[in-house]
Amino acid sequence: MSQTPVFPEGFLWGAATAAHQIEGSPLADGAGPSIWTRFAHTPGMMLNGDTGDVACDHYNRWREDVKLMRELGLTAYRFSVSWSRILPEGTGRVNPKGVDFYSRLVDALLENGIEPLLTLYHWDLPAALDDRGGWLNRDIADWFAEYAGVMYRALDGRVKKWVTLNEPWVVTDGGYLHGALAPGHRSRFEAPIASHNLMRAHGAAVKAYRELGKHEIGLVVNIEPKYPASDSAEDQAATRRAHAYMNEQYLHPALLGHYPPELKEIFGEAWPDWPAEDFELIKQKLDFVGINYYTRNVTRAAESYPLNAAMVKQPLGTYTETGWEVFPQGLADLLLWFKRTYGDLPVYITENGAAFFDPPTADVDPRTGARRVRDPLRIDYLRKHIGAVYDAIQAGVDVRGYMLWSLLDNLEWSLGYSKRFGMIHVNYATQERTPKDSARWYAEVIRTHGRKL
Ligand SMILES: OC[C@@H]1[C@@H](O)[C@H](O)[C@@H](O)c2[nH]c(CCc3ccccc3)c[n+]21
Repeated sequence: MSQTPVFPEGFLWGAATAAHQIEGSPLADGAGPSIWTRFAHTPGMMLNGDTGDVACDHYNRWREDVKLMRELGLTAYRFSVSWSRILPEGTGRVNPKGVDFYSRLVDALLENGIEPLLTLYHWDLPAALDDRGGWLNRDIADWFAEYAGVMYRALDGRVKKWVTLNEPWVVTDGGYLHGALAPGHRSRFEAPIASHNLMRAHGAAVKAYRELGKHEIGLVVNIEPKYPASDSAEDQAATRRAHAYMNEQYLHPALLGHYPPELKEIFGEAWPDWPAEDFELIKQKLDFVGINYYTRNVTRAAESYPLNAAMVKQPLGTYTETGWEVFPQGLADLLLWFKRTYGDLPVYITENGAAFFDPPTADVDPRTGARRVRDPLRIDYLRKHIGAVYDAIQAGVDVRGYMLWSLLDNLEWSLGYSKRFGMIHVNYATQERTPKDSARWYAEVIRTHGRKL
């Protein structure tokens, strides 16, 4: 970073969460089960048998959590809505108590000067729709647009920044190709179909927004810069495949109206010839794109399924608890790639953060009783990545905000509660919240608008 950073006027400083990871009470007040309620209660799927039944009990403690956001000075908060709280069967009957929960949360955010950024789908598909084929059924584009319409009518105006999907790549790669995430399928043939229907659903929801909404809507993707391990032709080709598979597979159809050619090469006979009209639905004008950045990937050719590529661990790299290399330069490189490839569309960093070891309980000062959680590695990670965002802005990328992952320690999907990403510590035995040192540091960054990085 060349000078004391000052971020653009109106830059949003926030934090991000997702419904199933923090709320708990998955079946309260008429909510229907999601595929994650089912997956978590399927023996062997979750580390330590952890489930989202309680999580951070945010469904009951949301007032306290909004108060904590205000105390930190957040100007935005990214959260997701649980589809099966709103439509217990996925379509048809609306559950008013489900809508009320999010309506009250949004009002509390607005009362505290915090802009809501609402994600319609963060992986928790209603189980009733999975029973009807879920993301493998082309009808899901209509089911998702119906659900989106219920939320637009209920909240548009109070919510002015909408996100259709969180990370279609993870939904497909984790849920349909490798099976590590709900609904736990392992099929080279299902993955492209799920991917394509996710993008059709995205398009249908954006189209519905243009008829019902008056503000902004976008897509959130997880992307990682891929660097070749050597300049050998094999490593370069493997890197090209890995880049297309993660970074272009969703942004290309959404923004350019076609898939990168490498996908046919990767999936071969499992890659269908899609109908041209599907791309007219998928390629809807977006107001912004959300980028979730965590790490980079040094890539070499390898025998692997389906990419024939593998990640190369860096000997001098620092790694987080989830095994991801700390590489802030990758965020700046990625933002410049985005601008070069897709133009000047506004971008939000909708997730960035790290899991480092934090203790299950906070330290308590014997004299004052004050609780504290020291997390210097997380502060170092955040400082460097927010610095990379500043550098990209200076280089001309239109970044409008930064949402730290995550507000709270929470359910890290099939890794359960073993990984702590929060800037606020959660004692899961007592549900006690303790802002970590990184939260206090971030509050200063926000107060000084980025000067005190
Ligand atoms: O893993 C930390 C967070 C999750 O808790 C969020 O729900 C999810 O949006 C999210 N995406 C990523 C990057 C993509 C990824 C997800 C899961 C596993 C590996 C990579 C990291 N995270």
